[in-house]
Amino acid sequence: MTDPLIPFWVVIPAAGVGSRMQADRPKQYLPLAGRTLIEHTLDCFLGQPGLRGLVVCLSVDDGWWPDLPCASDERIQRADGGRERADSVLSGLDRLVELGADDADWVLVHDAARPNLAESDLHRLLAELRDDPVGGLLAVPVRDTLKMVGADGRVTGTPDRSQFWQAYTPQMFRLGALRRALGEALAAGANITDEASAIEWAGQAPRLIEGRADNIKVTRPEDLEFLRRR
Ligand SMILES: Nc1ccn([C@@H]2O[C@H](COP(=O)(O)OP(=O)(O)OP(=O)(O)O)[C@@H](O)[C@H]2O)c(=O)n1
Ligand SMILES: C[C@](O)(CO)[C@H](O)COP(=O)(O)O
Repeated sequence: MTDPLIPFWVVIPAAGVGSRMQADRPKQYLPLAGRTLIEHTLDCFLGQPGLRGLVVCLSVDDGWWPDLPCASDERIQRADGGRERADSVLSGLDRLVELGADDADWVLVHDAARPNLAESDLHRLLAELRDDPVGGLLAVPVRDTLKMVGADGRVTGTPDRSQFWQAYTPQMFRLGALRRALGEALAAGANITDEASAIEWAGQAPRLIEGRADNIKVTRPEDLEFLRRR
């Protein structure tokens, strides 16, 4: 059990359309064990004693959120999502400032599409990074052989997989540093696909905290089938 007094804020990017899922609704609203994916994801954080506040970033066109019971949960604040995930996250960080969060506060950013975060992973991330000068993220060492691919769909190389980890979420950084790095990286047109890449763009080296490989991001239909079979 980690020290429950590590205070932190949470931003949940949930403004995507889930195009790779090819479903009849944004994937965060697909059912899993009787509730939506986003409800499972929010539950990973709402009961945590260190939680100072949580912002969910929703599409301005989102017609699904109001029908959920958690839409009336006073612990959950909203922010408008943006064109890309990074834009949604930046909007969520701006909302945290409006809610009174300070630059030195820890912020955890976690994909709405990752409903299977284990509490043990969350507690390990908080405990390992609480005094870190940069912050970091949950990640998993690559376990399969990797192949580089050419335009013709054929192998062009086999890199040394011992140098690769898969980035997961939550990703944990100080609010001020992340907000500045993200804003500057996006303004410079950098390709930012996670919070750590913005921090790296700013010249810092986030720490990798090994987590469970089943903290999967529901991206394609088989990902949800995997979770439903558990
Ligand atoms: N403009 C966007 C795009 C994505 N996300 C969120 O970021 C998380 C990870 O993104 P991804 O898995 O790519 O979700 P989608 O963009 O919805 O999926 P796709 O790329 O298949 O459309 C998801 O919880 C998604 O809702 C977001 O908040 N704002
Ligand atoms: C943030 C992330 O989940 C880390 O692996 C990933 O980069 C999100 O990528 P997506 O294409 O927006 O799903």
